[in-house]
Amino acid sequence: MRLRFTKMHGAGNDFVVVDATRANVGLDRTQLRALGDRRYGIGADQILLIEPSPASGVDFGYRIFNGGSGDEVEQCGNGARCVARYVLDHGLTDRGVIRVQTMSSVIDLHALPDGRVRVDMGAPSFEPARLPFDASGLLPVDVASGPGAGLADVRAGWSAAMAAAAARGNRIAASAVDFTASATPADDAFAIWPLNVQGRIVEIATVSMGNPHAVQVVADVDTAPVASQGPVIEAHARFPRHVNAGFVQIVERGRIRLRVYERGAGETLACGTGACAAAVAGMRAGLLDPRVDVEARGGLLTIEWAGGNAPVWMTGDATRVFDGEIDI
Ligand SMILES: N[C@@H](CCC[C@H](N)C(=O)O)C(=O)O
Repeated sequence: MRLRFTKMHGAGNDFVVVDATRANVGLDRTQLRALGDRRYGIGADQILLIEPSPASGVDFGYRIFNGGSGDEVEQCGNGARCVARYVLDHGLTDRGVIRVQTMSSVIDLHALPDGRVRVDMGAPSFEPARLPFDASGLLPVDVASGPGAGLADVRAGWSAAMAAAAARGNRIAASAVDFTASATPADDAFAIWPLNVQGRIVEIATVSMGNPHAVQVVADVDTAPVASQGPVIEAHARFPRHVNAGFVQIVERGRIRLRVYERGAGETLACGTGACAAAVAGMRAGLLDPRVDVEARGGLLTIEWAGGNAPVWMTGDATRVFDGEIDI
């Protein structure tokens, strides 16, 4: 089969985008992995399929496949911005707000005059079952007591960061985000969990942005154990559907640095849902303001969240690299 595609990226997170709005495009796992292969294929973190509207009130179907595993997944933030850019540039719509349906949710894509795209990513959930995360037999970390015993690096970890913030008088209750006014019981499930990673206890926040994230605080993303711990956390037995492993460095209340070892793709230059997950976990922990710039290795994303059931907004670039055809 000859397949036409467009290679795109958002903050360096790269995609093979396929227009399946006019013809049915059926790709099996082998073909998807071949497209994602950087040596024998085109090379991409994810393969994105744009399909006709699956429901009234929705403009397009948006399907996401991890380039490494070929698995279909629930959500991709950077990809969503590229889908908006693609359908606008190809004249498939002229709407200012484009509504797409992924495997997990319906999200709205807003094209900005400066070429960037702002996405309503929906509300996050901290509920372990939503990822899913098997928390059976685990007690959440008591963050009020500071770093738990067994933490090898007390500069890192949620409890250390929260204790340091409290010591600076930057108390959790004084967070600029009001988590009480609009929070529902589901939102209230925020907790820091001790995860045994090869005999070492790592503090993680579990966040669902439609897809699953385990976020840990590190002292410095440049020296964070992304390559060694990332694959272990990704496939940890407590995450039966695997997980995206985020490593966040809190620089200041409005700025974080982030690396993500993505499920089914390995470390990418940026992860949109990972940026949302890290930012909202930091906001919910009282460490971050409601608007945060996220520095990924491939570019900058801005994340905004008002707390509770409010949606998370993600803003960033969406860039076409080249068009091509491949026999697959
Ligand atoms: N790159 C993405 C996330 C893609 C899916 C992820 N690897 C998963 O398996 O959930 C983003 O920008 O959000």
